[in-house]
Amino acid sequence: MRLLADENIPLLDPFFAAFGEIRRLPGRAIDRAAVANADALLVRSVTRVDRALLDGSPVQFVGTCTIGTDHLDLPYFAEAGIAWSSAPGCNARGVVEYVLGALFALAERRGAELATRTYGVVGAGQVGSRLVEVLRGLGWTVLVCDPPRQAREGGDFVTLEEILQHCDVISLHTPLTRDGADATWHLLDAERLAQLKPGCWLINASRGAVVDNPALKAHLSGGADLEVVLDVWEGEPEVDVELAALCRLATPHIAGYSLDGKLRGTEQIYQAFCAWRGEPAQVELAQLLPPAWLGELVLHEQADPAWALAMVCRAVYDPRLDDAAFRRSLLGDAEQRRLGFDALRKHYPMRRELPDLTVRVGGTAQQLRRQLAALGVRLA
Ligand SMILES: NC(=O)C1=CN([C@@H]2O[C@H](COP(=O)(O)OP(=O)(O)OC[C@H]3O[C@@H](n4cnc5c(N)ncnc54)[C@H](O)[C@@H]3O)[C@@H](O)[C@H]2O)C=CC1
Ligand SMILES: O=C(O)C(=O)[C@H](O)COP(=O)(O)O
Repeated sequence: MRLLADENIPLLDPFFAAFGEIRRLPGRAIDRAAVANADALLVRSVTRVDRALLDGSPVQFVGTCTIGTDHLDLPYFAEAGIAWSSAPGCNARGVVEYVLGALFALAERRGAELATRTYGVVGAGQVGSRLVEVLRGLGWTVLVCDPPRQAREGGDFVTLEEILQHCDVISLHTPLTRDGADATWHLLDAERLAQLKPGCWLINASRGAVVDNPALKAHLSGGADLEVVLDVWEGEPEVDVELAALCRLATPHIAGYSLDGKLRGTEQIYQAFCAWRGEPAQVELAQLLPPAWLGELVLHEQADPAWALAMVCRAVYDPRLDDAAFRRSLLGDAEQRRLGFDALRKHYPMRRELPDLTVRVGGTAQQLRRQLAALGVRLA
């Protein structure tokens, strides 16, 4: 079996070497010539996999080690009988921790109290539902908008208009879709941006085009009272530098880039690949995960809870470091910026997740313990 893989997929050898030769290429360089000699294709989100790439190739299996599938032409796969798999939920935890890090950074910047704000989560799937659970676990007020789920399940959902009207913080977690009643392309357009509450914080770590980027730039340039955090951009890896300059936090599509999340992505595709071949999966991620550099934190029982929550999150991940590196990369010319976007992602520093951290709290600080548990850390 000949495998062709994006070179940025970690742990390719431990999971896939037993199946045959693995050829590695940058994801954006995977082309028709390369797939002409491949039986299976393993990609990340930057490779568009469709008829134009695969028609006439021997590829029978496509695995994307990502949550998102908007780069895959699934109707074509069905028509051509190509098996495929994505990695649902693999890096959802990383995105949740990105949002938490952004909230603590904005709160510090604005002198705001996070507990008194109303949060709006748009899209409550793998990422959004985990975020809702964490925010509600912290005791914060959260409204949730997910029309497809609402239509299927009924329940406690609100409309997007209610989110725009009532929420002080809005975090977007929809897929990027262009068809149907719930299409998300430019879900936040000029008209909806104008409806945001003054002082609102808007976070997009879903897909760039869920927000109309030119409209957002015009809105911010016009002096809108809005704090924006963008991890994803229309036209990546090209980024509108003027828009980035108007954002409070700007990062190069790394919200889900915890090591754990990336490795889970590889493992999930390995499992799907084994199932497709009708073979048992024999390699387990647990055997391959390195130890977390920060194993344990000790908090004094009198620690202020708001301070403690921010410190614990930051100890694991602080998106301001990614923001600073990204802004440095935006100083070059257009080609340097495009290369910089991919380089930051290729050489991303070690980042672990809150569940890898043990926190020891002295005494009986019950509320703090409950909130730390909601964050997902292990409590000693
Ligand atoms: N920035 C990053 O590093 C990462 C970004 N992502 C992106 O995050 C997004 C969410 O991922 P998942 O939670 O795994 O997706 P998912 O498919 O599990 O959940 C998406 C949810 O959005 C809902 N939805 C669809 N249309 C909607 C609309 N018009 N309004 C409100 N809700 C709508 C769906 O019903 C579903 O519940 C995707 O775009 C994914 O590609 C995922 C991982 C990492
Ligand atoms: O899983 C997804 O969906 C994502 O957006 C990933 O974080 C994308 O990772 P790359 O494919 O851009 O490495």
